[in-house]
Amino acid sequence: MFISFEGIDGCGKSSQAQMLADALRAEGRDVVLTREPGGSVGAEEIRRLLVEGAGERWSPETECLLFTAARRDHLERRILPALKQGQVVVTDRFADSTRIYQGVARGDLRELVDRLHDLMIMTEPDRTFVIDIDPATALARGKARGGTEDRFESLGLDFQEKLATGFRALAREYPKRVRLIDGSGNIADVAARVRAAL
Ligand SMILES: Nc1ncnc2c1ncn2[C@@H]1O[C@H](COP(=O)(O)OP(=O)(O)O)[C@@H](O)[C@H]1O
Ligand SMILES: Cc1cn([C@H]2C[C@H](O)[C@@H](COP(=O)(O)OP(=O)(O)O)O2)c(=O)[nH]c1=O
Repeated sequence: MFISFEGIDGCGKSSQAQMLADALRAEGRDVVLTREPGGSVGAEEIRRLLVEGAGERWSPETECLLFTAARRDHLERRILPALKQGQVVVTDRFADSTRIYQGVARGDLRELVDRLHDLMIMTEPDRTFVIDIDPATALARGKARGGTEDRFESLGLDFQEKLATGFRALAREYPKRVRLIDGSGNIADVAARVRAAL
């Protein structure tokens, strides 16, 4: 089983990925918890190029290539071997992030994103949970967290609103795979919704 969490910055998906991995492990399942961009040695190196620095450091087209390169390495080195061994893979972000961040919010590049995906990734999760939350709340949570990985958050509230609309549309585009989860309430409330949906 391959499960991804998606949503805007600060929506709570890392917390939910961790909660689900803990719950599945407590039931005796062998779980690999991972994230993008990153999740393998090479992809973590590419991550630094992507999440640090000025908002306009890369063009949307170059971002597509870097995220796809990172994903390909993560897939080859970590995700596919784990699935082959029968492990459950839970990832904090996967290809839907590129569909929405680069394909919709950063530029009108969905067709390019789809072509790169079909060439290089060719894999979808079995289930995807989009944590749906008001962008102002999410941005405040992300800012409170601090750190230097704020390149996309630095693009502002309008950008986060475009993303939130994009992720809701994604749930309509892939009704079988993608479930929209209400991200309001505390971490345990949201985790219970994820569990019920799974
Ligand atoms: N349901 C929630 N209510 C309040 N705070 C939350 C909730 N979920 C996550 N947080 C906090 O908000 C911040 C961002 O959460 P995180 O899970 O890292 O989100 P993301 O991975 O989507 O950026 C963290 O400090 C986290 O502890
Ligand atoms: C995987 C991926 C992430 N991103 C962006 C989303 C995030 O702003 C940033 C880093 O992801 P992440 O570490 O999940 O950040 P956050 O916890 O703030 O949500 O990279 C893309 O733009 N495209 C992608 O394909």
